[in-house]
Amino acid sequence: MQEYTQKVTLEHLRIVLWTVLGSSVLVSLLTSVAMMNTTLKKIEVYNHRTELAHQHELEYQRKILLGNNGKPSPMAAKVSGLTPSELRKAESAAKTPSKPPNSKSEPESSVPPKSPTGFGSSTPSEKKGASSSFSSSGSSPSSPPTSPWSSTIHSSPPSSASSSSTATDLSPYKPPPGETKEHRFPKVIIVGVSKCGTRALLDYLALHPNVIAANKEINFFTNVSMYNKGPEVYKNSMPLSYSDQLTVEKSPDYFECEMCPERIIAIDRTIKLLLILCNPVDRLVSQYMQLKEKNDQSGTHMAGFEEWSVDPMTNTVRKNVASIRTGMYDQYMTNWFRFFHQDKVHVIDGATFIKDPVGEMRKVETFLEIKHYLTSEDIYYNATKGFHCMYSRIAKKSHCLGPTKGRPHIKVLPGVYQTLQTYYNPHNARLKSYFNYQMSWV
Ligand SMILES: Nc1ncnc2c1ncn2[C@@H]1O[C@H](COP(=O)(O)OS(=O)(=O)O)[C@@H](OP(=O)(O)O)[C@H]1O
Repeated sequence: MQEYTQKVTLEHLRIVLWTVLGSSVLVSLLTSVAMMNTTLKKIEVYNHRTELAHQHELEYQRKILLGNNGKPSPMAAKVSGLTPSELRKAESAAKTPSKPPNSKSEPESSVPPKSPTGFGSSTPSEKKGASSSFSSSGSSPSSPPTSPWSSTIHSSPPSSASSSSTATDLSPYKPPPGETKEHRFPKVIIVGVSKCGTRALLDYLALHPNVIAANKEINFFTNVSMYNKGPEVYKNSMPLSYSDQLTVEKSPDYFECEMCPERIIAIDRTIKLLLILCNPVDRLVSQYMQLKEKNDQSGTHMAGFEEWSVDPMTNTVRKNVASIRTGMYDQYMTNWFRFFHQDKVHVIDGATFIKDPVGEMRKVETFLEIKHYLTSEDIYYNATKGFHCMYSRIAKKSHCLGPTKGRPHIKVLPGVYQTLQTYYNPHNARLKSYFNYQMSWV
């Protein structure tokens, strides 16, 4: 009997042991499967990201080597260090059907029309006196009572509208029914270049009923303390808008900021960029005029432009002057195109923009997929100002940029101008050979 009891106890023990062992094996099996699943998912995400980065890099390399027309340039051969046969290979790869540079890879729905917006005012980089100013060209009951527009420059807009295209749509904006305005992230950012017409571009855009423009330069992505507070701060710095409105901000300081492209794309990968480029020597003169004015106001002496920009002893460009580096556009653009496909970036020729703003704004409207609205009624030449001014058809007011925009420039000694021009020449040449942008001033 005792032997029997011992046998049963042993048998029970064995069963218990096997059960414990079995369940722990089962538990560890299940845990392993779960861990494997997580790892597989991680690998999948990683592969997807790597693939995207790889595609992006390939596309970038293709552009660097071949330009958008798919033809290898002499510059491409130099910078790439590739043999002729390697370049030919890259060329034939580029000929295989791929997206044309300005094709819309991700069509976005066209933004319906909306209400008028405020116009730009003074900004950190524009400093005092740079604010836009409006003058009433006719009293209208529809003029907003809280208009920020003051009358410093009187200029009369053309009496009749002359639409540059029959496709121009002047229909009034109706907000989506039942909606209230909210702060929204921008869909468009003017990222530079400072002193090339960024304010005029923003103010012209603000005339469009489909656009809401942030008056101030927000500089969210370059302001560390603001950036560290998170994206909600950025959103809340934007003007109120309806869901079908296109919010635009301009902060030309972004152009030279290495982290900005990555930071911007992390907020919204569908965001579009506007970049206005002008002759870097003229840009430098414009920047100098601004600095000189500031120094004069504070009683600080500033060297003449020639001495400030070129060392008279060696006749070499002062490369360490930050404003001189700004004009090396190709270097900064290389960084932007590491993160942004060229479809998402519209580059404007600053010189053409001054001469024919209506024509350039039409291209901007097409790029932003908003209706063709702006005509020479909205943007017209003002002989007193020597630049184009604006007329808001909705507010029935005209507006020129303030006195710090369109300042008279000093006459630069031809030799110094030439030294600077020669310095920038290779950088200017790369705008075409690397990125396929033909500027009128190159
Ligand atoms: N319509 C109109 N009115 C006045 N000025 C105009 C206009 N369109 C383009 N421009 C050119 O814009 C230059 C100023 O550039 P930005 O607005 O980018 O300057 S800033 O970076 O915001 O300070 C400004 O430079 P300056 O002439 O040196 O003042 C102009 O060349």
